[in-house]
Amino acid sequence: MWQWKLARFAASRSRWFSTAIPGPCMVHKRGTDILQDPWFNKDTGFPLSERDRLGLRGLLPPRVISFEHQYDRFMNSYRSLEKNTQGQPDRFVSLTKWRILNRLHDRNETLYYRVLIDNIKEIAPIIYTPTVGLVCQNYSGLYRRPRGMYFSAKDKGEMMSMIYNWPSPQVDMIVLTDGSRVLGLGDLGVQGIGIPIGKLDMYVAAAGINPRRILPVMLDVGTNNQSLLENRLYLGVRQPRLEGEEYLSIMDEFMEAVHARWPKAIVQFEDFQMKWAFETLKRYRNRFCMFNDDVQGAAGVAFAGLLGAVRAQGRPLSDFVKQKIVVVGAGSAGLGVLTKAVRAVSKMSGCSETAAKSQFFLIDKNGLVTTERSYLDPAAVPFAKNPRDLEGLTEGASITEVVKKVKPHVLLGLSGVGGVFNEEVLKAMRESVSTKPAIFAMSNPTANAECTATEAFSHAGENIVFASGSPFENVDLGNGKVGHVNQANNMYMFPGIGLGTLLSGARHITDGMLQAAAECLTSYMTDEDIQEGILYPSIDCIRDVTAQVGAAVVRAAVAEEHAEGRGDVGFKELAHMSKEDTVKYVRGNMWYPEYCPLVHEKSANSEEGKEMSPFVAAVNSLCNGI
Ligand SMILES: NC(=O)c1ccc[n+]([C@@H]2O[C@H](COP(=O)([O-])OP(=O)(O)OC[C@H]3O[C@@H](n4cnc5c(N)ncnc54)[C@H](O)[C@@H]3O)[C@@H](O)[C@H]2O)c1
Ligand SMILES: O=C(O)C[C@H](O)C(=O)O
Ligand SMILES: [Mg+2]
Repeated sequence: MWQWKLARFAASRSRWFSTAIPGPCMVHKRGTDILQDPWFNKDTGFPLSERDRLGLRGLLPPRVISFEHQYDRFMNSYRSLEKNTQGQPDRFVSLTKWRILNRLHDRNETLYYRVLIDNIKEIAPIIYTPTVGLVCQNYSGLYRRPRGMYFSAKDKGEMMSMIYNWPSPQVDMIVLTDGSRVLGLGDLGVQGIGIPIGKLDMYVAAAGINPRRILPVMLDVGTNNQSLLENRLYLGVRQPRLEGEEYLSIMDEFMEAVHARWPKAIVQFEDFQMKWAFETLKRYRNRFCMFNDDVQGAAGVAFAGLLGAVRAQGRPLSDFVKQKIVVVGAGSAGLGVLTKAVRAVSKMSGCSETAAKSQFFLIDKNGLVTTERSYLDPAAVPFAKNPRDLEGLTEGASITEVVKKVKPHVLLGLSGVGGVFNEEVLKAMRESVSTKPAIFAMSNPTANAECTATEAFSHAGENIVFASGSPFENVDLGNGKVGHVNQANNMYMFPGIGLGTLLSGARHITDGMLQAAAECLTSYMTDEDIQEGILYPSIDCIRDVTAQVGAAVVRAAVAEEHAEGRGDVGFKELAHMSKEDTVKYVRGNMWYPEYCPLVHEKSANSEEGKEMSPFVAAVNSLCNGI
């Protein structure tokens, strides 16, 4: 029985439903309303039958252009834009590309997502990090059309009704920000909406989440960014950020409103300043289906990289317990990574978490974190070193001092500060006890990376393994040798976490599900790749990575008995699936952009003379509307 269901779902790679409930592909709009709806619009691609039935005749040039032809046409203009902007500053070129993509997104979602999926390596840096950072910094000026929802401090008491203003009846995936820590760019207030939009584009591209079922959300509780408050164009609420109970009551109201309308929607918290990242995670994780990408997604991707760094040295994974790791940045991401790594060491070696911490060193803006600090954020306290155990290092020691003394296997940056891995620090990594020292400059966007790829290979040596949060080109080391650049970005985690959770039907995202996602990413790489310094897959494979990660999450949810299933595929069916079947099931539920008929099959006969009156067609469409 379940095999049959699996086959049916695998076959349902339909345009309309991926995470999908089969249904009629109909539209309840007509004429210009269709052309102005990016979800239904096919531009010149509407076949004559649809032009007839949907009141489009005369509203479009007469020739029908195929989807492939439209795609080529767009890519040609994208390429000529590239040619025409040659030699211009990078920032200008990237924003120009973002604009042309954004216009396509506003006009024709099907074509937009096909362009994105088929050119993911080239286009991700425009719609995601690093360009998305630039877009957020300039959002008020760039703004043309709304996308997503905005809930502001002024909407208190209204959110339960506001949530019903969203036109799509079903939402599966929400990415939420308050714009308080956008990448490494600080507080950008309402302009942070660019981040949920970019993350959800990755959900569609990588996880095949149906774009009709995504919702980017900005919770605008004010901003403490003075220059934004003084900017005439600023589109957000002009007030300092709400704090304390006021902040939490807005957040509670939003979460309850979402849950009331879409009880199984997953909410990904993104780019919150640390105090709210941790507080909201604690507050909601057992009440709602949510996770924090900067804490938990970053932890997963870094964990996979740390294990990759062990393998790169030709050592067994069990050697992870002996690795000395310096983490620079004691924020939501750095502490998330440390928490996960310490837990893993404790589990692998059977020692207590306190003992497992001995090999980790934490540095923040005031230097090495020790118990001698007069004030320490409670979240960092567990990782503070006792100066007695430091053999010469003292409270506040610099990164160079720590690296020189510890000679770590791994130097990992999540500080948000560009260039903190300076020449001196990188040269100190030459003394690492590892045969393949690992340098992870994970901060975003590019200018905030702790070092560039070229700096890392030229100062720390050619035998390092290198990863960065934003993309860099591979480095030419001369004599045909290449310094491989990995992208250690949570994009390898969150799409699979979201899709797997959705298909499992779990009501919460557990540590076990997150651990399964991270382990899956770790095992994705072959020993040959790792030997060449390739710790993460190419972004070109992100859909496949996501299918595997998603399946691992489903299986973990089943193993923990949290899975409830989705649609026809319940817990029992999921539990009977082999690993391969689960991957197939996940893959089969990924949406893929293709034009879908907008009128009933019967109406296709219109070209053969069996035309239904436009009125009947409209009534039919209305009755069957999604
Ligand atoms: N690659 C990824 O997948 C990924 C995931 C999450 C976050 N990030 C990036 O990590 C960075 C930090 O994010 P966060 O949420 O932890 O931010 P955060 O603001 O919570 O933490 C930043 C931390 O860096 C420390 N710091 C600041 N200046 C420093 C300096 N000069 N030297 C050492 N430490 C310094 C601060 O004291 C703080 O502990 C951002 O740039 C973000 O884009 C990357
Ligand atoms: O957005 C990214 O590219 C990764 C991460 O979530 C970040 O905040 O930097
Ligand atoms: Mg983030």
